[in-house]
Parts: sequence; C-alpha cells; structure tokens
Amino acid sequence: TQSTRPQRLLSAVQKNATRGNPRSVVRAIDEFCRHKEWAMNVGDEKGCILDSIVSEVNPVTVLELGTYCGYSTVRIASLLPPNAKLITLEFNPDFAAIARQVIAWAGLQDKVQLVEGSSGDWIPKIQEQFGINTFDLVFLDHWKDRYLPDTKLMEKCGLLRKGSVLVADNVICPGTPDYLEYVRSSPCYKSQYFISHLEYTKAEDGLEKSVFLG
Ligand SMILES: CCc1ncnc2c1ncn2[C@@H]1O[C@H](/C=C/CNC(=O)c2cc(-c3ccc(F)cc3)cc(O)c2O)[C@@H](O)[C@H]1O
Ligand SMILES: [Mg+2]
Repeated sequence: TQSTRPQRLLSAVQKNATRGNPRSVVRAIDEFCRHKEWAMNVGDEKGCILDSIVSEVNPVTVLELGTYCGYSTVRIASLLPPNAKLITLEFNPDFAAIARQVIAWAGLQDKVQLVEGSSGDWIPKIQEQFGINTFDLVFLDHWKDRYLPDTKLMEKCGLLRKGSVLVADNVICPGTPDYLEYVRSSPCYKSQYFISHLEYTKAEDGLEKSVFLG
C-alpha cells in the first residue's frame, strides 16, 4: 500500500537524523520538506522566532495544540529545562502515531505527553488528568478556526495566568482573522506580530505572541 507523507517524513528522520539528537531531527525534517515534499511544519524561519520566544519565557509547563508530525514539539521540548513538561494534543491517530516516533527518535519522550483527542474535549480535563494548573506557554498550530474558541476555553478553565504567553502560527497564511482581532483588541492581552514567511516558501506569514494580562 502507498505510504503517506507523514510516514515518508518519519522515514527521512530515521534515515538522516541521529537518535537522541533533537537538532538533527529538526534539520532532517526541514531538509525533507524543502527538497522532497512540503509539509505544514512551522519550519526553520518561524522556528527560530519560536525558539527565541521559548528561550525568553523558559517555560516549565507548555501546551501545544496540533502535534501533526511533532516538528514543533521536538523544537520546543529541546529547549525546556529538565523538570519542564510539554503536553501536545493531536486528534488524528495516524499523525499521533508518527509524532510519537519522531519525538522518541529525538529522545524527548520523557518531557512530552502526547494526548490523542480533540482540544475541545481535552482542555477542560488537563488540570485533573495531568496535575497542571496553568501553562506558561501555549503554541497554537491546529485548525485555524479553532484558535479563538480554544483560547476562550483555556481562559474559562483557568489554564492561563498573568504572564502566560500564547504563540500562534499562521496568523497570515492560511490566516486566523477572528483570533487576531481578539488578541489584538482585548484588554486582557498584549500582542506582538513577528513577520516571517510561510514554511519553505517566499509567501508572507508570521507568528503572533500574546501575553495574557489576567
Ligand atoms: C478540533 C481541534 C483539534 N484537536 C486536536 N488536534 C487537532 C485539532 N484540529 C486540528 N488538529 C490537528 O492539528 C494539525 C492541523 C494543523 C492545521 N494546520 C494547517 O492547516 C496549516 C496549513 C498551512 C498551509 C497549507 C497550505 C497552504 F497553501 C498554505 C499554508 C500551513 C501551516 O503552518 C498550517 O499549520 C493536524 O495534525 C490535525 O490533526
Ligand atoms: Mg502551522
């Protein structure tokens, strides 16, 4: 049977990256997507901006919405302090299976908890299930029309505290207009746009960093 793109991406990691070396996993995926097959990873250009925000926040608790193949999961988790935890939500079982193997190849499985299911179902259960009260950092990279409802849900569930940082991918391409309008006009957020390019292309895209003011 035909392989899927995520399966081919995983094969490229297993072939070209060194086990236990997250940077080599990130590099292998970027090479694959630049030279073989485009895939919707945050990519290296936006990835460097993400790295700088993660390093500045130095989060102990991280939530990622939309794991896909685990590229940004590996990128973020590789920068976390030893006691830190990253929870990543992914509702497609095939993508989740690939991401688990990518995360394991990077040697980051002890820092990452991949939860299979939809963000809407899981956000209300995180506190009781994982003993996490609030998130220092949230990376939004799932369906673009879910950014706003899930942000409101996180607020309602008390998962954000004064200073929590939201980083949203694709605010220009494909675009998340309702989310952008919300975080830029709400008095509860201080937002900043980091201009960049759509992964592996010359099209404009960017990340929006929004600090929750409580
Ligand atoms: C139900 C809530 C919920 N709960 C849990 N997991 C969820 C979920 N909703 C979605 N997922 C999973 O997240 C990932 C989806 C990610 C969606 N991302 C883009 O669509 C995207 C597109 C472009 C682009 C494409 C084509 C172009 F021409 C230009 C740009 C570029 C990008 O960087 C992009 O992120 C998949 O793994 C879903 O299974
Ligand atoms: Mg994206």
